[in-house]
Amino acid sequence: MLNKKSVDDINVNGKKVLVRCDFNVPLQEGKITDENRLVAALPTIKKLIADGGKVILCSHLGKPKGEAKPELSLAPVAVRLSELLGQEVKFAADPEVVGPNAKAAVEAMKDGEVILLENTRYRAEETKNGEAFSKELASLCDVFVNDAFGTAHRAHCSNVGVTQFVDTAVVGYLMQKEIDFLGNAVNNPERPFVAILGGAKVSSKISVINNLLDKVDTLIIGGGMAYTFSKAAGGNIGISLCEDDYLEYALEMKKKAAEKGVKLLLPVDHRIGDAFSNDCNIQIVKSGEIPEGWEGMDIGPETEKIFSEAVKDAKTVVWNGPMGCFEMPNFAHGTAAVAKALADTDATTIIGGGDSAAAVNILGYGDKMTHISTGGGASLEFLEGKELPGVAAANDK
Ligand SMILES: Nc1ncnc2c1ncn2[C@@H]1O[C@H](COP(=O)(O)OP(=O)(O)O)[C@@H](O)[C@H]1O
Ligand SMILES: O=C(OP(=O)(O)O)[C@H](O)COP(=O)(O)O
Repeated sequence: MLNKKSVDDINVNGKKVLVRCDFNVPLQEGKITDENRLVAALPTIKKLIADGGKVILCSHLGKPKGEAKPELSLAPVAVRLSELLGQEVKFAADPEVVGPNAKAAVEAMKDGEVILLENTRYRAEETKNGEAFSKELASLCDVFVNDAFGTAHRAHCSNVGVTQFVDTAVVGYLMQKEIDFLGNAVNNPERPFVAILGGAKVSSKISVINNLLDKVDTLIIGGGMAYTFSKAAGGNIGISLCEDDYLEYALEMKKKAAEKGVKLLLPVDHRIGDAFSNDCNIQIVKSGEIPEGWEGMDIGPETEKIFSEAVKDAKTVVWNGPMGCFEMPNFAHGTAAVAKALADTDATTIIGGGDSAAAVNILGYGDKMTHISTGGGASLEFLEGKELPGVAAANDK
């Protein structure tokens, strides 16, 4: 259980509450293309409204790097949030974020009203966790709530710096839910506990592999990461992704798994292509037998069976990273098979954010998973066993 004060431990009636959310949503021509992060923020916002707080929302969007870039304004988020909430969310348009417009808008608020500040990254100090902007944000409110799990691995003004200048800094429901699911899964899992890792690079997931080997019963490695393991074992991998600097590391991880009695499952076959494109020529070959000029793009059908079988009797499954180049339909089979296997188990299934969450949703299995995290980088750092600065900064219980 997260040992931090939450919105349930405070009384915000008549108070100004600054709520840090992660509204960093994908936008295409001003339209929000995935609103999961907005929907996930609603429970905390509704609770604060119901308690009679003056609710001041803030977030970053993209990387404007200290410039007030109009295409990265949070204005479209205010519009969609109003619809989702069934109540107006006023947008405090202000290039300084906490400038005269925002201050006036906050002063005019009545209890139960909601406003959204402009993109916090319009200010260059935000990502440097600077004191001046942290103080400006704190000056707007009586109480600070951090509900931005997706940003919890960053130490910025609006989620960490601000907490130094307010008396009360608590976490919201989304933050609590994310940490409870991920924390329980990793530290107190119902067994068998299976972790599935995929994606492109071993180097980006070294600490995750190492940390999970101390905790899981089975570790499954697919995706582009698998070829470094295959080459390390003497296999031919053609022009598949490989990180030659990590061959030794791959062997060490195999050794660690054996010493710990952890079942480490790697692909036994692959779907390979003669070009990095959906329409290339495709073959299915055994692992370690990829011809020159060909590239491993997905796990093969035999591997799909083995991986699916391995999660069948699991009681907890954590999944981070696709099994292949799932963006190309011809190489989405492995990711789809694993998603289906997870959907079919009665295990607690937790999907790390980013690509895996997108894949599960695109493939239509979203509502079959126990928990899909709103954080990519944040969930990965949590799985690595790191302390998240955004969580650490909140008041202890
Ligand atoms: N066999 C593969 N070859 C090349 N890219 C792959 C392969 N398998 C998965 N990927 C790619 O990995 C990307 C996801 O990587 P991600 O989960 O962000 O992890 P990482 O941090 O390891 O790069 C996806 O875009 C997917 O297409
Ligand atoms: O979308 C985010 O990260 P994610 O893509 O790793 O989930 C967060 O909003 C953090 O954004 P940042 O990586 O620009 O600091």
